[in-house]
Amino acid sequence: MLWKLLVQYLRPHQRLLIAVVVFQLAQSIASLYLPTLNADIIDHGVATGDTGYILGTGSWMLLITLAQIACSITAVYFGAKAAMSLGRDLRDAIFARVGEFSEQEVAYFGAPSLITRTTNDVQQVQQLVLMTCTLLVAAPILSIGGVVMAIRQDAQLSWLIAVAVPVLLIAVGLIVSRMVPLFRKMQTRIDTVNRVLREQLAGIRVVRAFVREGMETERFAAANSDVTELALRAGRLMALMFPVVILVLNISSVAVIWFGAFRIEDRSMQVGTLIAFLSYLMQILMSVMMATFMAVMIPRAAVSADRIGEVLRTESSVRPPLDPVLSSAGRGELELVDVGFAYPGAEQPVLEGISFTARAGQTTAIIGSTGAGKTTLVNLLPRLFDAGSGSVRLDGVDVRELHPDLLWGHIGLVPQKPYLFSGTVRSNLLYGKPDADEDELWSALAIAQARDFVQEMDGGLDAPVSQGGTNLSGGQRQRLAIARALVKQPGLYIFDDSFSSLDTATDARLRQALKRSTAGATLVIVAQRVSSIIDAEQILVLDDGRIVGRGTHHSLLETSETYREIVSSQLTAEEAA
Ligand SMILES: Nc1ncnc2c1ncn2[C@@H]1O[C@H](COP(=O)(O)OP(=O)(O)OP(=O)(O)O)[C@@H](O)[C@H]1O
Repeated sequence: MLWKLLVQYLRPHQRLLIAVVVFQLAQSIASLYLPTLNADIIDHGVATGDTGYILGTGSWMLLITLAQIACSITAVYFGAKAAMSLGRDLRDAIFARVGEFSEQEVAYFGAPSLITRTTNDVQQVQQLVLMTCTLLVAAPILSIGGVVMAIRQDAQLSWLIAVAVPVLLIAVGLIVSRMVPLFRKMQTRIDTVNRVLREQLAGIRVVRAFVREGMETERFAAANSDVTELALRAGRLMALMFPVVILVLNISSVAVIWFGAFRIEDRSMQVGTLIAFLSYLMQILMSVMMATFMAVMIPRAAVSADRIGEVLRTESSVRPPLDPVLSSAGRGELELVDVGFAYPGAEQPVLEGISFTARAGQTTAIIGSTGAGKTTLVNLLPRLFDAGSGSVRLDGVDVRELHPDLLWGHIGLVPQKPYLFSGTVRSNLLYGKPDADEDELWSALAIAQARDFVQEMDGGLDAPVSQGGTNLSGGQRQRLAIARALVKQPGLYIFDDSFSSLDTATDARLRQALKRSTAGATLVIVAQRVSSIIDAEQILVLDDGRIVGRGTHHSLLETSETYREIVSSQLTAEEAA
């Protein structure tokens, strides 16, 4: 997967990569040339006392060094640009794919893992590209070139290279092979830290209310120390690597000097040649070390690439149609025909044989005990899930055939847990209709019974809203979410238990205002409270995933036992009548 991912996402940046190779090649050639010039200075300049030669060759060396530095910097610059662009493109691709996911795929991966995959995993792949461009590209050029140049300097000593390189390879290879499994485990442990942290932040109030801080702290500490322990083990191996490499380098240097000294003594080698040979051997060994070191990064990046690839390959279970219907009658009439649905992995269906029509200009209410399947039912309408059997139709067209933008444009959803985005009251309201003017916003707030409290907020429409709307009360959040849907003026409104946090008087006022302002639209209201739906043109009583009663409040009081039970548990006989 790593290779496929790199080929696919680096292809647009291939010009940068070609530039990296060209500049790395140039800087490696310069690196390889410098020891030979150094040897010339020693053998022909210093040994003969030829100052002119020393100055001439020295200036030439200076020039080549400057060119080498310039090439190195340019290569790293282009390499960094390619790596960062790859990271950006991968994050974009994951984000776009996750945006298509239905709740099913998000639940499968889990939000913390999706975050780790978008951030840390992408960073691993990005880092591999960066290090490859900075170190690995030059390594084969330097090591092969180094061998050629060293043999050119003195073929007799070259057996030392044949010994030192395998020794270094085996030493570093042994250490690296122990690091790889540690890095493999690292990504899943980072996932766990993210999951625990996210859960604790989201549930902080519950944690406090149940005095579970101690237990949660321990849970986090355990996840945290798991990562730390792995990182320390990898760190210890890394710490071992450098002394081992230095040891091999130093022993090799001593061997070169030792055996070189004999050859200098019998005049078959010059001092400059010995120094050049030594420099080439160091270059070769450093390149081998870098290449082996990179071998640590490749498996880690491969694990990350698999995790990224898994997200990118996952098709949403809610697929957009290949040949979408691009226009609809626009009335917002909803029809469900024999709809069934089961959550993935569940044995029992949550919904079975659901058929009803929600007409434009009318309110269809869904009531039922907790867990009856009300939220599941309304989630099928905007295709948060797709019906397992039967068909959900909007204005006569199956929602699976409608263009998603057309479908979602028609629906104003107020979810059970209203979510507000960080920003301001205004930015949240404009979410549904970005070009709505101030009057439209205030009128939506007035209908949602939110005008008064927004006016009292510091900044009014521009008052800050924190992530998730946590600086507002549950009821305020619900009313802003209702206003957000109203600003959009869709054909079909879905209120999923949206009035539960409101007091009965506000609930009544809101429903009256809603009825006036949404005339012509289709309203689907899920409610726990009978008083919220008493005036609905059609009430569906849901029990255990089936419709067990339908009609108006008064007709249901006569025909549905389940409805009577719900009513009698909530209303006095007088209210019910
Ligand atoms: N994502 C899910 N995966 C598996 N099962 C689920 C999922 N969401 C809900 N369920 C199950 O489906 C059933 C119906 O849940 P649903 O949320 O639709 O009920 P509800 O009528 O809206 O309940 P409430 O009034 O408490 O909100 C429940 O038994 C629940 O356990």
